Amino acid sequence: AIRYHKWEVKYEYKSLDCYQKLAITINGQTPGPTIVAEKDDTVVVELKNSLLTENVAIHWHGIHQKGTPWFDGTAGVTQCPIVPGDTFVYKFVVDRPGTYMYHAHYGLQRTNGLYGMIQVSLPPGVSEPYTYDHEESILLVDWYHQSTYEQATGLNSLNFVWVGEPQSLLIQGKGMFNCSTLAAGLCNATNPECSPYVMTVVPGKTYRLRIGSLTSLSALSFEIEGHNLTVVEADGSNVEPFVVKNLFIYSGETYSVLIKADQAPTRNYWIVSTVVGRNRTTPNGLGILNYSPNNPSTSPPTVPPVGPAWNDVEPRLAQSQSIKARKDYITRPPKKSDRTIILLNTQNNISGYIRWSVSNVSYTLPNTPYLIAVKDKLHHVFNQGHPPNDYDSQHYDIFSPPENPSATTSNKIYKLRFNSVVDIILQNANTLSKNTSETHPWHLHGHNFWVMGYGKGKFDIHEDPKKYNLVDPILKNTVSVQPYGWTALRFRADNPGVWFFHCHIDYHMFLGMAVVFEEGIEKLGTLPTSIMGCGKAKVSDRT
Ligand SMILES: O=C1O[C@H]([C@@H](O)CO)C(O)=C1O
Repeated sequence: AIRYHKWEVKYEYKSLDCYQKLAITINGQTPGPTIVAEKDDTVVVELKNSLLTENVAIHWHGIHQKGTPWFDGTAGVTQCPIVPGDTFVYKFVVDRPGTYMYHAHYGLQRTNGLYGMIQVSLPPGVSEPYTYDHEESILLVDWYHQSTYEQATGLNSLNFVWVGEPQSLLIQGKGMFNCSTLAAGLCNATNPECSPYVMTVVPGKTYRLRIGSLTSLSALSFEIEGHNLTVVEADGSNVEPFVVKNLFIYSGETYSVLIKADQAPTRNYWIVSTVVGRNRTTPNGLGILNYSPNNPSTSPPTVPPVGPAWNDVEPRLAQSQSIKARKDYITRPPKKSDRTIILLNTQNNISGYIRWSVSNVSYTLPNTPYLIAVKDKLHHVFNQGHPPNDYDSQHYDIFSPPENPSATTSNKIYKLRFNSVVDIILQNANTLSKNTSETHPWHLHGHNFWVMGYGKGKFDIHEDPKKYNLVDPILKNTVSVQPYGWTALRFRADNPGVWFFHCHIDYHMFLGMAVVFEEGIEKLGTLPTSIMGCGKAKVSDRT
């Protein structure tokens, strides 16, 4: 079937956490409408850019775009951005069931609220390997009061100004900033827009909660007071079920958890999101699990759970390692790879600017999208050299701030042999500040990868691969790399196109923490002209 959506994207004043600021809405909403489809449906989104003075592009996060790489929605990589007043039509097939998301992929635009969820269900007659009575999607984000223009300017200045921690955490677009800390005016605690998120349940029933995170910065813990969460899906893959009290979720990840309304039905319970991985100054996001027929707006009688310690990496690593493919749904990875690329994650000072970089190269996007430049052999629009396959891993001290006299910015891309098996080692290291290493969620466009293993310290190319999980690794599109640790991934370069691979923290991506892969471009037919119109990709220049 065709799932047709007509969207108008515009700025509107919203008070999502009681503080009024301009947010980007789709048909008046943020989060935007949930796209509901069945496996193999075609989703068509006719998007009108009514942002007046800002371009837009939308990425369909987790959708592989087999045969339609031009609709991946990544400005500068797969398309020219959609200019104000223009309408662009995205059209793609959702070929795998699961929980996915969509969001802006232009500058720091995602941070303004341009996002939503995608639910792909199985066709009638086919069922999931677990049962539930109802399902619900919720999107978790962090929320800043400063505009993205101020943020981008601060990050991109010689006098680097960091954005700091978010002011609020939103659960499905709802939060509560403590207005008493601000002068009266823009913040209004009685604004009905900032009432907490409520999920109503019927005692005894089981719910599938599809949870996605599109935070700009924060890693989160999610919990429902007094209730177990049984994890059954991660990034669209069935997970061998395991039970947690709190679910750690990184920006770019999705999970399905089952919850049973099996607690005392006479009261409501707190739904809580908490910042982890960074020294927490943001108040927890709070929602209400409402046991019908109690009043949905009655606060639970208890003090909300405070969440886990922000700096305890162990339970987070343990959860990542618990995520295995579900029995009977295992796709085994190839036993060996054809190529290994080691990507060092650091900050660098490049000509006085603070940047994030990958193997000492900080990414910059050319103004002609790669897909067009590669397909149409516009060799002059980006550097045709090869980015590094490794960093100086023999000598590099991952536990000290980088010296990196040779750090540079570049727009070179990795050319992968079509259908080859590629291993990626994400090696985390120290930032520019002593004794600091951050958590980075890496997201790959156009593919799932097998998560082969996690480790602490420096990856050992001789020993560590022997410990890879070749038996039941999960297939995901986003994975975390813990401070001073490494994560190993494997994927097959079998999807013709040009694909972004980047830290899903918006500010880190903006500061260069990304690479681009190209594979099998010669297999693609003619590119649609709707993706052209910028840089050297102007149709008129080429006929
Ligand atoms: O990108 C970042 O910059 C700051 C800090 O490293 C420099 O102020 C921070 O915490 C980040 O995650």
